[in-house]
Amino acid sequence: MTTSEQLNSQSFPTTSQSYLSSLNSPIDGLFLIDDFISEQEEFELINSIDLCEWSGNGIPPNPEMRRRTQHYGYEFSYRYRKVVQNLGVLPNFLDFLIKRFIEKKFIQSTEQEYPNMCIINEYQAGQGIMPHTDSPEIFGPVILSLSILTSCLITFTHIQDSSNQSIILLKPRSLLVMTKSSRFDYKHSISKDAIEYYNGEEIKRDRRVSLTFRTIVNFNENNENMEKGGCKFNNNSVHYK
Ligand SMILES: O=C(O)CCC(=O)C(=O)O
Ligand SMILES: [Fe+2]
Repeated sequence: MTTSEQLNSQSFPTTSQSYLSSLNSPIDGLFLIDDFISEQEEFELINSIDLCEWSGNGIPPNPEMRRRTQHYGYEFSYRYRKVVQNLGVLPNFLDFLIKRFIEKKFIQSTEQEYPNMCIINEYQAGQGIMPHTDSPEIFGPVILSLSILTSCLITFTHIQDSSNQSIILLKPRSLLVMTKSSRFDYKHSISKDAIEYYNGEEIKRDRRVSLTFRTIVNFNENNENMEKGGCKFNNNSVHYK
């Protein structure tokens, strides 16, 4: 029996402990898969994304955001720090990614792990994200984030011990999977630095887009509504109210 057959034949409480446990990780529950998608898939993905409307930079529903975002499935308000609206099913152009997450056994097709939300973030040079932990009250135990276009560094800092830090290079087309300790016990952040250094190599920051998939586990439909951005993409499975 090969290693992967052995892993597949065992039963695990969460998928991330099976296939992914064979990958190296500096933090318990954190996995990085390079070349998760091909260059052609990356090209098609960014074209689909850029056909849709971006919010942020003065544009609702999160006008106060300095960087641009697109929200699918559910809309998250950064100001209120909660999910404010159910936007319906995810658009078709994201389907192949979720299919691959399941095929590769990075997630299970369960209510806790099946992604029902995707936030697309755009970072221009000089833009980053402050240290944070994705809310455990709102989002499920597995968070998957696909990077496209350019590289950046992401820093994981332990909530109780800031000297416990790991810096990880996110290359374009790589997938970061955050589970267990990495998802709950650490903050993650991306700096605004225009130039970063990794193992002596210079990383010149440029437009980067990330697609973060999460599972909303706690959403009250009676929350106050907010104006939302839509998608111009001609896609039958996008249901905007
Ligand atoms: O852009 C990324 O890779 C990380 C995004 C993120 O941490 C978030 O949206 O919570
Ligand atoms: Fe995050």
